[in-house]
Amino acid sequence: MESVIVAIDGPSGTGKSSTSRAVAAELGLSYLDTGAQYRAITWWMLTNGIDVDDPGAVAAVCGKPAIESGTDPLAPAISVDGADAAGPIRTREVTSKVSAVSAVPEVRARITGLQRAIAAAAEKGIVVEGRDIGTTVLPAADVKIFLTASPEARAARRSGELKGREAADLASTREALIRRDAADSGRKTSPLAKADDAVEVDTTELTLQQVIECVVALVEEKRAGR
Ligand SMILES: Nc1ncnc2c1ncn2[C@@H]1O[C@H](COP(=O)(O)OP(=O)(O)O)[C@@H](O)[C@H]1O
Ligand SMILES: Nc1ccn([C@@H]2O[C@H](COP(=O)(O)OP(=O)(O)O)[C@@H](O)[C@H]2O)c(=O)n1
Repeated sequence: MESVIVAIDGPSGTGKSSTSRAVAAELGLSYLDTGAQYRAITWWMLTNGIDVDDPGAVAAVCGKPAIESGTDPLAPAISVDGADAAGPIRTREVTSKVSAVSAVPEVRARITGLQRAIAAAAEKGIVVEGRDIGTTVLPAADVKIFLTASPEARAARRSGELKGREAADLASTREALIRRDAADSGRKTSPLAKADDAVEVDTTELTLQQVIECVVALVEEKRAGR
């Protein structure tokens, strides 16, 4: 079977990661979490004392860290300079700083290059999730999905995850999420946006299983049609 490239974009908490992993696993495709790459470079900046609010300082060193992403949907992995970064990239500190780092054009150019190389190497195809995959990273993707959900649903999903790890109430999670969406949508270089040819799926009232089925059906439809 020919290889297929699936781009899944959307704001935080819409279900990109859960959907992408399940779809890739079901269809035997590779999987790439591009948000994890931006989180990883942000974590490296923070641990190396770089002022992440200074775009010039970030741009000057963004070629330094070696960022490696695993592509097995059943065992997502990310490392920085050979060290496992899966845990540290999910802290609230990284989450609050990642939009500033990901807005720097030199950072985007570097990470976009890594993403295209990973997608090109995926023999059977790949599901790539992020913010600008359908618009910028892989504009020729076979299937493009843009996931949305109400801010309330997204905040409830996110704060449900954080409980027990880092106490976060619903209101502060919602605020942080809306602030990050605004920064990601408002930046100059490849902002969070729906590609003109992407299928928009509002997941507010859907179960995760329904979203997975919807995306699998779109991929199978595309495969059958060519
Ligand atoms: N349709 C859905 N209904 C309810 N919960 C969902 C749905 N999709 C995802 N979730 C849950 O919401 C949380 C965030 O999902 P995730 O896939 O990480 O979103 P994203 O990658 O877009 O930030 C996870 O705990 C996930 O299990
Ligand atoms: N393709 C992408 C993916 C993520 N990002 C940035 O990385 C951040 C973290 O992405 P993520 O997918 O891990 O975020 P969540 O949706 O999991 O909260 C986003 O807020 C963006 O600033 C981006 O700029 N472009």
